[in-house]
Amino acid sequence: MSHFDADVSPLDDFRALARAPRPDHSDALAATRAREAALTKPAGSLGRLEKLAEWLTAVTGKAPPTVDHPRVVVFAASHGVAEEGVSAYPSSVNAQMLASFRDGKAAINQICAAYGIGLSAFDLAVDIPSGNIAVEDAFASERAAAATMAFGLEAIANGVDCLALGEMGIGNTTVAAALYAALIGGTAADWCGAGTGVSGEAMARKIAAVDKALARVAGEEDPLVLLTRIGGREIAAMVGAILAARSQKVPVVIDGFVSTAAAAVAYKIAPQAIDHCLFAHRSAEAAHGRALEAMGVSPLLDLGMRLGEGTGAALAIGILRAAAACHSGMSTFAEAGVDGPV
Ligand SMILES: Cc1cc2ncn([C@H]3O[C@H](COP(=O)(O)O)[C@@H](O)[C@H]3O)c2cc1C
Ligand SMILES: O=C(O)c1cccnc1
Repeated sequence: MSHFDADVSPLDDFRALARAPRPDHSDALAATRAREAALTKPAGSLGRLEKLAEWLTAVTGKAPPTVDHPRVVVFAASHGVAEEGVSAYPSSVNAQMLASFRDGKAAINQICAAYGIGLSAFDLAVDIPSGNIAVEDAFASERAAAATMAFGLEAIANGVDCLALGEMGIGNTTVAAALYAALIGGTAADWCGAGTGVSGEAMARKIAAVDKALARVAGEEDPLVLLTRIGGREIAAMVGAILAARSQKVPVVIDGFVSTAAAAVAYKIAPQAIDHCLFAHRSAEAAHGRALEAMGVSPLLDLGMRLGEGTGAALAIGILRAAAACHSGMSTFAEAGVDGPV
C-alpha cells in the first residue's frame, strides 16, 4: 500500500497558495502614501502611476517600491487541439519561435532589450503535444498537471523582483477560450476570436472544438481540474508561476488573452490569488475585455496588440519602473524648497 493517501490531490498545495491570507503591509503602504502626497507635483497629477507605486508597496511590503530585476518568462508548449485546424499557423512554429527567443530575434526580445528587462524561455516539451481537449484530457492526470505547474516556480528564481508572463503555443487561444467559457460562463462563440488570424471555416472549427471540450467537462467547476482537463502546459506553468510569485511577494504582470486565462484559473480558486497581478493591456483578441471585466481588473494599455509572447507585459513593466522611479527619485516639497499649495 502506498504511503500517500490516494484521496489527497497533488493540486491541493496550489489551492492552498491561492487561498493563503494576504500579507499585512499596511505600515509600508501608509509610508508610500505619505511620501506620494509630499512629492513635488500637484496632488494626484501622476494619475495611475501613483496607484502603481502604491500597488508595488502593497504587494512587496517595500517603501519606497523598486523594480530592479524584472524578467519576462515565456513558456512554450504544443497543443493536441491544433489538429482540429483551429489556428492560422502550424504547431512547428512553436519550436521555431523558441529558437528565435533564444537567438534574440522575436518581438519580445526587442522590447526586453529596449527596456533592459531579462528574458527566459522555457521549453515545456514542444515536440510532444498535450492531449487534444476536443476529445481527451490535456494532462494524463492531476499529478502531471501539478508537475507542470511546479515548473512555474522556476520563473521567480535568481532574485526576480517583477515577473511578466508570456507564452508560445499554437492553438492556445482555443484552449484559453474553452477555459474562459468553463470558468466564467457564456458560449464557445462568445470566447473564440481570431487568434493568429482565423475566420470563416477555421473559426467554425475553433468554436466546434471548444464546444466539444465544454461538453466533456460539463458540470465540472473546480478550476484546477478544468486546467488539467481542458488546459495546456504553458497555461499550467503560468498558473504555478502566479501562485509561487504570490507566496514570495513578487508582483506579476499579465500579458494578453492567453496569460489572462491562467490568471482566471487562479482567480476562480480565490479572487485574492491575483491581488499581486497587474493586467498589462487589452489585447485585440475580441473576448479579452470580457475576461478582464469578469475579474474586475482594468488593463494599463490598449495598443491594438494581439501577439502574446509577453510583449504587452514587457511594455507595462516599462511604465511600472517609471512609476517606481518617480516615487523614489522625486524630491518632496520640503527637500526641494518648492512651495506647496496656497
Ligand atoms: C510566428 C508566431 C509568433 C507568435 N508569438 C506569439 N504567438 C501567439 O499565437 C499563438 C496563439 O494563436 P492561435 O490560437 O491562433 O494559434 C500563441 O503561440 C501565441 O503566443 C505567435 C504566433 C505565431 C504564428
Ligand atoms: O492576446 C494574446 O495573448 C494573444 C492573442 C492572439 C494570439 N495569441 C495571443
